[in-house]
Amino acid sequence: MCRASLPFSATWKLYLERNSRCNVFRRIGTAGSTWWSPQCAAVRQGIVDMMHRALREPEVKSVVICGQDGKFCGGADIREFGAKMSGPPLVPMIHMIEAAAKPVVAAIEGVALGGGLELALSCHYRIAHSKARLGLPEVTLGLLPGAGGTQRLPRLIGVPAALELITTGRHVTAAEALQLGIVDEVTDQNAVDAAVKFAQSVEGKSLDARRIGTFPCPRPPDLDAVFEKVMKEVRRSARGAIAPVTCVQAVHAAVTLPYAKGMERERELFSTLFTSGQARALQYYFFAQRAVSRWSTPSGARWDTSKPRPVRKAAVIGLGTMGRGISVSLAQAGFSVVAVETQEKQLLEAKQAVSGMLERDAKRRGAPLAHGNIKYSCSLKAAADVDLVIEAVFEDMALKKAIFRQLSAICKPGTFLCSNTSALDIDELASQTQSPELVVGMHFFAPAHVMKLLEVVYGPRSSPEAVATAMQMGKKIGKVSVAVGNCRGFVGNRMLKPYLEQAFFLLEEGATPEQVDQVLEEFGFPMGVFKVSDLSGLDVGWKVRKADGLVVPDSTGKSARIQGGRRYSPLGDLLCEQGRFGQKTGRGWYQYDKPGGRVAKSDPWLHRFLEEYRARHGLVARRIDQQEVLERCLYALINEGFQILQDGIAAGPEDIDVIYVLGYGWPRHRGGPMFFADMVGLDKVLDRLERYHQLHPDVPGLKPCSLLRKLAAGGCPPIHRWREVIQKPHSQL
Ligand SMILES: CCCCCCCC(=O)CC(=O)SCCNC(=O)CCNC(=O)[C@H](O)C(C)(C)COP(=O)(O)OP(=O)(O)OC[C@H]1O[C@@H](n2cnc3c(N)ncnc32)[C@H](O)[C@@H]1OP(=O)(O)O
Ligand SMILES: NC(=O)C1=CN([C@@H]2O[C@H](COP(=O)(O)OP(=O)(O)OC[C@H]3O[C@@H](n4cnc5c(N)ncnc54)[C@H](O)[C@@H]3O)[C@@H](O)[C@H]2O)C=CC1
Repeated sequence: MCRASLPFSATWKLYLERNSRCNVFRRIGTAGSTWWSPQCAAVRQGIVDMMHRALREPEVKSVVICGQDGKFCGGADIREFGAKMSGPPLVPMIHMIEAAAKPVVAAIEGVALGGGLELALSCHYRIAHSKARLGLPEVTLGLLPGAGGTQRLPRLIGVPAALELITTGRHVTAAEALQLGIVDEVTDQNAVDAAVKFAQSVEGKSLDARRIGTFPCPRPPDLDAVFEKVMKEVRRSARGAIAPVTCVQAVHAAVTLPYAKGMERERELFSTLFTSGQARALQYYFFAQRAVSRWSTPSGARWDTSKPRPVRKAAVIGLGTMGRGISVSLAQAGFSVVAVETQEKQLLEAKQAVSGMLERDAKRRGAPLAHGNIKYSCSLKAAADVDLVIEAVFEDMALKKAIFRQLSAICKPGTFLCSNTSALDIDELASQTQSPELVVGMHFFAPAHVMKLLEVVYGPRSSPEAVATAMQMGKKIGKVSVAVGNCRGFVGNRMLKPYLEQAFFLLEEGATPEQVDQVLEEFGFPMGVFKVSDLSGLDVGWKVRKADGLVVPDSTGKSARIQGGRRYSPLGDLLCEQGRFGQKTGRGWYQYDKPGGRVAKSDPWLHRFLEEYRARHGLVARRIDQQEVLERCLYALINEGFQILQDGIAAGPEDIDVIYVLGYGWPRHRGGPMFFADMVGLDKVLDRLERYHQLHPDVPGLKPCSLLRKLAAGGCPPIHRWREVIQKPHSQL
């Protein structure tokens, strides 16, 4: 028996067990975490050497490959993808294992992902620990499984199941892997011991039926129809991402070509993806999503020096759209929740809605109900003994201030007071309390129990402990938390403003909502800006604009198109005056079959309205091309992103990108707005903004931000170097 231990992370080691009956391991190599890095070359070399020795030495009858520290293998080191590969290549190594004349068993503990699972698939048997997770997540990195995964998995588990796993990158549990036929046995005991026992039990048996590469690939009778259907579905959900589509092509090759030819095709397709901008974007995003947990603030507070306080019991004040979802998230994560509404009627409605959401979710996940954790009340006093409060009442500063004053008097000392406000000043809320250092924003996104993003907003007086506690709370409820500074709209909604503004201006100049939405959807957004506005309700922005004093008719009775020297479009206000609030009223930028209808249809009324509007204001409609639509909407948003970086509201471009991908539907395969700007070229973005600003001097949002100028003047450094250029503003805290 020979045993090779595979590394997962940090430093790992290769061991050779000379004799299965003695527990003495001899170290034969030390390596980095995965295949690609120079150290990983040593790992591959170690596996190759070990296999040669195992095959050569007559006393070795079987081989078990396992990981170190309870992890089989997480696949390639993504950071090393750009590096030149050295050492034995992966594919021949995998072929050599599969061709071995002695049984090779993979002992899968922890994870077998990507190249790790491909290695396991080359083994003759796979034994998994019950807690292990397996998958081919390459598609999420803009790649396809390039070491035979697209050729072996369909041969092992059939085409439909393989297509589903490869095109989504979904991880499966050991139990599901067993059901699918990916693993041969699952154990609750030590998987390596189980694999050793298993290996001994199959020593000497024929391996002819165990080499997946030799299996015929099952061919669905209606092959063309199956692939046509899958391709259509994958193209629709990929929204322009090329990797899922390419994965389908690779699996198609497994079905239609002999194994060796299929492997060649897989390699060709892999190479196309490997050098694509989308792969770069997705790999950047992989690290960005992890980087945001290492937060810092301009005052010097940091994730590694700020200690969160434990939270066991939390209160949610206001059980409308957001409060209900937040309560569900908290209850599901095991927090005791106190849920507060104004009156019995609202409380009862909310209770029913929350129970329904919890039941549906528990059913979907096959998890137990989390009902018992929520106590409902009509009195703020019920929050007296909680550790943290999340306020989610109407977006009304006076109301929120009154609630924060009351909470400050009611809650036990040290209770963190958080607001789910979308845009209001956290500091103003903090100023109502006796302990402003305990106040932070916790800005969830609708539906709050589904959306993964949480903006944690630190005010000038928020303590590092309060930020750390909110960040940790977000993590516990399964969110990706991003710490951001306090300003109107924080990061996400602040950047949305110039984007929406450009969309309105484009309508004034001759575009239609359908045209603008189509361009944005082709870019990869799930919905264009006008469809999203109809979905969220046009009245929401109208209320805000009214509160800001923007909705005022000018002296001629026409709605003002210049406000405070800046161009302003009253189009949204005019629609609201007509009672067109979007989906909820069945009319908005589009028409719907009924109030609450979901399918947007072009509305001739709206087109006439736009024509009349232009005529009234002496505007002549012109033909606007796709490029202009895209550039004006996106570059205005990106420009605001640079301003946010310059103001120190976001610590780095990764924070903005994660917020936009997780909260606003920015296509992940385009990395996020700031990564997109880097891909396009900062000098080009600057040039286009300058041009648009010249044409529209009364639109400050198009005036290039000085940070963008500075980066462009500095030779457009790559995105990972921007932080060096961003001058930290004087501490806002
Ligand atoms: C023609 C030749 C063709 C040859 C083709 C072969 C090429 C291949 O071989 C293809 C591949 O494998 S692609 C890689 C596939 N593997 C993955 O995508 C796994 C990604 N990682 C995960 O899912 C989770 O980290 C995981 C589930 C593993 C662990 O989750 P946790 O929540 O426990 O930990 P994280 O916080 O996510 O990660 C801990 C630290 O490790 C870093 N990291 C994770 N996976 C990495 C990876 N694969 N490469 C590089 N770094 C990686 C992660 O960034 C984090 O670092 P810090 O943020 O610095 O702590
Ligand atoms: N709806 C959305 O998409 C998002 C909203 N937000 C923010 O979340 C907050 C809540 O928004 P929604 O849930 O949409 O509003 P909503 O109107 O659906 O719900 C607000 C709830 O607060 C209750 N309420 C009012 N005064 C109260 C009081 N004194 N005590 C207890 N409950 C009280 C109301 O009865 C109502 O049920 C707002 O600040 C909003 O800006 C944040 C992110 C997204």
